[in-house]
Amino acid sequence: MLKGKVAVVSGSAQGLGKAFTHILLENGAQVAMLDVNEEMGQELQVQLNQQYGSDRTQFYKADVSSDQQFTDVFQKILSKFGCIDIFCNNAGIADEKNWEKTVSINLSGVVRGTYLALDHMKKQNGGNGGVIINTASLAGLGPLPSAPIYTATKYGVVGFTRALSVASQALDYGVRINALCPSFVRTALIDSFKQEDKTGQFHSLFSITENMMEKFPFIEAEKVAEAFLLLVKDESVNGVALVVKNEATIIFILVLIIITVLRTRLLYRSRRAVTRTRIIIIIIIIIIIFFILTAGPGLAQDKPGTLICTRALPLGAVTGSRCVLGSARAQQQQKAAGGAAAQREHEHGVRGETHLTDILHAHTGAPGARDTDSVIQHTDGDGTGSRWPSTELEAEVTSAAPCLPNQAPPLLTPPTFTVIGQ
Ligand SMILES: NC(=O)C1=CN([C@@H]2O[C@H](COP(=O)(O)OP(=O)(O)OC[C@H]3O[C@@H](n4cnc5c(N)ncnc54)[C@H](O)[C@@H]3O)[C@@H](O)[C@H]2O)C=CC1
Ligand SMILES: CCCCCC(=O)/C=C/C=C\C=C\C=C\[C@@H](O)[C@@H](O)CCCC(=O)O
Repeated sequence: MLKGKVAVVSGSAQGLGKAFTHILLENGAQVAMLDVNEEMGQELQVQLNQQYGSDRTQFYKADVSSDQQFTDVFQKILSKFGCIDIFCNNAGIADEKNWEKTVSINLSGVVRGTYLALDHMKKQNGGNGGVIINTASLAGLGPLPSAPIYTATKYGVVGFTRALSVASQALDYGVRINALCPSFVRTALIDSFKQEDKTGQFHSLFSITENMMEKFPFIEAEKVAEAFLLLVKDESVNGVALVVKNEATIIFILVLIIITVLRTRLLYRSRRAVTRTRIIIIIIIIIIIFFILTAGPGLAQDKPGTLICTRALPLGAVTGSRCVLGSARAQQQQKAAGGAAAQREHEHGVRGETHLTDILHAHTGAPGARDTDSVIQHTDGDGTGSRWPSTELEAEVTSAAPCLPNQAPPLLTPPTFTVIGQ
């Protein structure tokens, strides 16, 4: 539960920001919504008041690319709510023609919001600590050829977030900073990007982006919001670029099985009657067998330090599962998975790639770490390892009263990072 917590979400009038706002409210937080679209923002405010009560949300019109507006609205939020514990820089656009605007919103706006939040949250300024989550994109980890500027802004958000997370840790700010990297989600941003006045000189390459939409089928905003909540709640996670994506493989295999079986039915029709019911039963058995083979709660280790979750999701989902990065539960299961690496991870709190729901995988970044699925082992300055404290996802994250200090992880002395398990 996030009861007593105050969250700020930019770009929350629709799309992913709206989904983040809902999941925060469902988990007990109060939410200050920022958006440049006043009409949509006010409309949403009315809906949320009816759904969650009038004291839970407040909409503020603000343009994140304007230093004056962002600073002013930040002060208004502090005046009303008293403090800020969770800050999500989510506002973003995709406009390759007006590329300066894209940079000023997607990158400068994120930097501005992050620094405003950090200045308020850090312990050195009397803050309570907390968590900052920046919405990047899968395009921040791999290019979208038809959108080089958008790609650049998202790479910038990932790099900025990772660098600042280490700085925050090293300077003992008490603030976690993570990036969220979703692939395609059906929102207004995607719809707008099909127009030539947005794709600009690379409009002819939009077919490449469409091909990528085949490779990374659309995900629901609610799925991304679940990953967002992981980053909010798991106090052992800092400096992560959490990927949320579907991959067509599993669904494709299932469709292939069904088509093959149905074709087989046609083949046998002339030799012997196979009832439709029997065919359907065969298909259902195949699907059940598939999920049993990939099911099984918990973690398995694919290579030293790398955690792969094996629990399958309900039918129609994609492999992967819901494991919590760095959680005590994950570490116990990981330890149970045996192996020196597990022991080492248990001792040192090494965080690795963990496949989460809908194939989320975390690129844990650290100075010098290549952007691969790797495992970061952190050790204290004196070379001894110590575990990043972790919190069960379901556990109470904070005290009930508003604006009380976050249970910030006991921050380590400036860690040194070594990358293992490339
Ligand atoms: N839709 C997708 O496939 C993906 C989106 N993202 C990112 O997710 C974030 C949210 O995007 P969506 O929800 O898809 O888009 P959306 O267009 O549905 O929502 C974006 C919201 O941000 C607001 N906004 C735009 N410029 C603003 C500004 N200057 N100041 C304040 N608010 C502003 C808009 O009014 C809108 O309400 C963006 O950063 C986007 O780059 C990342 C990966 C995938
Ligand atoms: C310009 C339109 C933006 C639409 C919103 C958005 O951000 C969508 C991004 C979706 C997917 C990006 C995919 C990039 C794919 C490749 O570059 C691939 O190599 C990246 C693989 C990275 C990984 O860790 O899997």
